[in-house]
Amino acid sequence: MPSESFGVKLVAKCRPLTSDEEDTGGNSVVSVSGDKVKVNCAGKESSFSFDGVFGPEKSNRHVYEQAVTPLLQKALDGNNVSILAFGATGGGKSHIMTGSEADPGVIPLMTQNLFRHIQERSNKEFMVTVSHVEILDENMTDLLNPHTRSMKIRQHPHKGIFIDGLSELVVHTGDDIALLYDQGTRARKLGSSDIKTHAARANAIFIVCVEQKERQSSKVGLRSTILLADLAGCEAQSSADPNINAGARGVLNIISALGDGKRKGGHIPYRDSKVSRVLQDSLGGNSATLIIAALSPLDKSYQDTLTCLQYCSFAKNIKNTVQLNLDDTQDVISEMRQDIARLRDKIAAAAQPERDDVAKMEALIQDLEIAKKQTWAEKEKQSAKFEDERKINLANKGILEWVMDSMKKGNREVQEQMMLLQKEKDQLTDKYKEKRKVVESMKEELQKKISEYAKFTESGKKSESETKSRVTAIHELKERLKKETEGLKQLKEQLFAVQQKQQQRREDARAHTNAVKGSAELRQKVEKEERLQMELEHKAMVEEELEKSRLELDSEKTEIQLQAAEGRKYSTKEGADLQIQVAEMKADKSVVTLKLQTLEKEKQHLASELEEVYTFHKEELEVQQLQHYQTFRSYREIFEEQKAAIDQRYRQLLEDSIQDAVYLSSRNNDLTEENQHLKHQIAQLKDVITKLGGKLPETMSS
Ligand SMILES: Nc1ncnc2c1ncn2[C@@H]1O[C@H](COP(=O)(O)OP(=O)(O)OP(=O)(O)O)[C@@H](O)[C@H]1O
Repeated sequence: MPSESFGVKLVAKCRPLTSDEEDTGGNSVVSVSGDKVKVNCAGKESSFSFDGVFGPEKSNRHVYEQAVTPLLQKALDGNNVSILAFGATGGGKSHIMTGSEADPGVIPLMTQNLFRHIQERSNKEFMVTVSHVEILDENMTDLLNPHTRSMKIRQHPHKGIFIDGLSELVVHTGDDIALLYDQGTRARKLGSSDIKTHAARANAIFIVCVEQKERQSSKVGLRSTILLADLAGCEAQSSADPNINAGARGVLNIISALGDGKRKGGHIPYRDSKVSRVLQDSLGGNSATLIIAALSPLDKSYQDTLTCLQYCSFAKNIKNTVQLNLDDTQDVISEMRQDIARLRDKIAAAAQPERDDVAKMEALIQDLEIAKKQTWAEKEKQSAKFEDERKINLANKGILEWVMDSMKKGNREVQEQMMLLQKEKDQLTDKYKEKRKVVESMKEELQKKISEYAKFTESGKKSESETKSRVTAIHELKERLKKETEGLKQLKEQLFAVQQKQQQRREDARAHTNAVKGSAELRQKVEKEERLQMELEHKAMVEEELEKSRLELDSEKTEIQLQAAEGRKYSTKEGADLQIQVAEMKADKSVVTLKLQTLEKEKQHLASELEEVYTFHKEELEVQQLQHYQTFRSYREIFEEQKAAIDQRYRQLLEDSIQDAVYLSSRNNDLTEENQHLKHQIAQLKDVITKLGGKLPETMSS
């Protein structure tokens, strides 16, 4: 197979200072010029050269066009390609690989362009699959299909290094990939309880396999693997915990084992960590590799930046051997079959089979099984199976974990706003209570003054000045009461506005939890709490309205009594009483209206809850149906397997009995022939004896 030596390419991208870093007085100590990165700190300058350097003003697209496009071409030509984002925590690795909507990263740009090129090659057929794995503290997570099966890193004669058990999904467009990548990236974020340390220690590896063949041609096709990695922070190796940073340390160890002149020719410790094993082809193996060093310019990160640059200077010396990967699945399968048959014969013939041969045969059978899955039809079949499984895993496991996680963390922003609103409400409530006390005592005083005035007018000892002063005092008090009541009303309105805001926030929080409700149990709990909360709020609202009406009624009554006492409006006591009754009924009406409104709201809430429960159960039913379908399918598969085994056994028995029959019949012929032969010999013997004049014994004469 044609192969060429390929020196690992290294480019550096220095990100700008973030606004937070600028606000806290951070300074830039990294500069780029020509093909050099210079780090200048405390009067000491260090310089490192690269195959390309990109300053803070350069976009991801610029880096992509300058450094990555040649590799996409290599992948389309049938070579393995790796792009590794390398650097200290916060250097901008995720930004360069994933990017943002405004500045898409290498992964979205490369995968979209891959399909553009595929469309241009109408004379060829392509099969593209993707996988996404996260390796964190030596644990691997299938990001596209979060299952719990164990996964193993293996080396295959056809596939090279691969992760056995990792889902591979067939994609047909750039948008298909974008959707899966986005979902995998989200699954990463949701799976982490502490995003910061998670990002620093986790390695995310996105793998795109491209296979191609000419249409209507029997020519062997081409195959390539594009490995895109956002590696863990390279400074993380300083931690004392041997497990925590095994990944980061593993990668640094292979870089220095391969590229540090002093360690040349030594053992390459690929097997020391899962990440280094997965990157075995990328660093020192069959892959055209580009390392993008993501650098933070911040003075505080100076030491980490230097560590990263030091390892880059080792990585520059790494030489890979890139081969053209022919898609010779059928040849590989028939070769393996022949090897297996040879070994089987050898083992069968040996009195004491060698253990090595047995192990070799077992490994070959396993490899054959994997190779058989590499046909396009089989890949489509497997992908459909993963797709089914994925739906269930995301619905059941992934979302439930996400729910638990976000329930624990809560919607922090909404919660903080709720707390502030509660504080505001408490302050307003205190003010309101105080003002109410003032209003109450003024009201009592007014009542007292009015009844004193009534007694005074009834006593008949009316003096004009006294009457005037009493009426003036009552009026003044009334005015003050009016003012205070007005103040109370304003407070009430403010309280109402706060309550409305709280209600809005609660709705926001509800929308948030609605999105995360995943399990029936959890859902019921959340809804019960919401219902109780709503009932409590409504009860409080009705009580407040009752109190408000009572207050308004009291002051209206006072007003009516005053007008009646002054004889200004009501000529009779009955008239005033009637008016009071009307006011009381109005107050009752407003309370009843509010009660009705709250009941209406509760009704609407219950109706929407019912609707949600219905939808939820419908979806659950669909998932269950899917599960049942899968169970049925797996039972059918088992049944078919058993049937095939029985058929095989039957055929074997039949074959054995036919062989036995053939053997027996041939043995029969042999015996008959032998018999004839013996008879013939006896006859000859008889003749000889007779000729010699002998007499045959009685038994032989017949
Ligand atoms: N080119 C850029 N332009 C603007 N901001 C950037 C750029 N690159 C990185 N940043 C910002 O710098 C910060 C760190 O970047 P990022 O999260 O990509 O670093 P990282 O190396 O992936 O960190 P970690 O190891 O924690 O995952 C982020 O706030 C990111 O938005």
